[in-house]
Amino acid sequence: MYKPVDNRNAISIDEARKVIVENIGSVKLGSEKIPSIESNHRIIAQDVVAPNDYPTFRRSGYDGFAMLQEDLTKLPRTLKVVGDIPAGADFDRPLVSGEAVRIMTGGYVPDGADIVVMLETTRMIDKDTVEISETQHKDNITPIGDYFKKGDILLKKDTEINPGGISLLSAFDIQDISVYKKPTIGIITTGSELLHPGEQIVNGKIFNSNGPMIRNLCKENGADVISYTQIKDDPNKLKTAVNDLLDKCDVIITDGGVSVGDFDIIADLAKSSEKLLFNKLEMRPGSVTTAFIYDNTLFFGLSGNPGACFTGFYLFVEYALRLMQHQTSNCIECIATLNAEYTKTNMYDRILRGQYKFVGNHIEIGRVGGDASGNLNNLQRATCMFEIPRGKSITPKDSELRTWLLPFK
Ligand SMILES: Nc1nc2c(c(=O)[nH]1)N[C@H]1C(S)=C(S)[C@@H](COP(=O)(O)OP(=O)(O)OC[C@H]3O[C@@H](n4cnc5c(N)ncnc54)[C@H](O)[C@@H]3O)O[C@H]1N2
Ligand code: MOO
Repeated sequence: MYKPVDNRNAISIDEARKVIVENIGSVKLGSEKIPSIESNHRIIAQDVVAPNDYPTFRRSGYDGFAMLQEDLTKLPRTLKVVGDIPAGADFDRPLVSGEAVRIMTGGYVPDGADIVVMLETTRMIDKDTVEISETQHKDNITPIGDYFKKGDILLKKDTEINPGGISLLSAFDIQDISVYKKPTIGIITTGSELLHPGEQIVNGKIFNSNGPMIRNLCKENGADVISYTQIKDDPNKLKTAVNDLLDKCDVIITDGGVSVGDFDIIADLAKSSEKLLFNKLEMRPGSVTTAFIYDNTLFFGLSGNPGACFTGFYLFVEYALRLMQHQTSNCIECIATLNAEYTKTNMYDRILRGQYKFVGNHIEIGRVGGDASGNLNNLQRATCMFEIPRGKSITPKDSELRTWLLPFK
């Protein structure tokens, strides 16, 4: 099914994603226990079950007076105030007919009491006597286990925890939680033209802009970047860098050197891999984006051109990182309306960096900055990517196009 590297067989974005889905099982993430309070955006590795009912005692929904409903059959009625239950306080005996206790919202409703009358519908006659004159329509008491019963699933396996989930764990005093380990990533940027920060700029050289972008994209997508290196176009250096990372990383991302030039060493590595997933895509930019499995590690070879690197990351690396974490992509795929004609045509689908806005009941998209794959003038501003279909015709204004709304933008 997989063609040798030298005969690059271009496949579509969807076919490439399907190959990723079929092979992602080779990269399994273990689990670890972490403090619940630090689990925001981590993925739960096993169901979390309620260790007790919630609430654990009958709780008052209002500030007012707890009493017995049987005392309210004839109104107005005066009752003896026999105590005060502020937040957090217990009450040491059951309430009996003729008695009321002052109670706060969330307070413990004593045994015997079966209604809390809101403060606003009561009147103190003297310091020990309260009068109730209005008919009550509900009891204002939250029963034990009303929100959760012991044994209920609080959070299902494969849920991405958010602050609401952390609140739930805290409510049950579940202090540690089992989550999938973050995918460990090694990033290797290749290119003899790449300078290190602070070096003198000279003809032919550029600063490495893709590496820091990939690094931060990985981090915001829940991965742990454990290694980041920049090497020259030298197959031996690449081999050493890869060997160093193989047993430490779930995913190795290289950048540059994937096309057909003399120093395109990632292409050679892909050729010798156990399983080539793809090395040519029917899209621009990023047509040479490559993925393969080597020594049970998932490799992505992203293109060196900044626009292509950006596109390849969102369409395939983000997709795979989320999949490894049992999640769907955070890029929201939708159909959106193009705000202006696009005249360039291409034999492959072209993925443009753009911006979107909600207009009435649809999403409007438009280009931002240049569309050359080496142009990085829109990487900050792009909030979406959209697909100009391949073919010879221009794409008119108001075309309905496949669009991905980008996360964290
Ligand atoms: N004869 C052919 N040449 C090229 C082809 C082709 O099919 N035949 N494809 C072109 C396309 S399309 C692309 S995209 C690029 C892909 O190139 P590589 O991924 O192999 O990347 P490099 O050649 O190493 O670099 C391309 C470009 O990007 C700059 N670059 C590289 N790394 C970085 C970095 N970390 N930060 C910023 N910029 C980077 C590099 O200097 C080059 O300008 O190949 C075309 N050529
Ligand atoms: O595939 Mo390259 O990224 O178009 O320019």
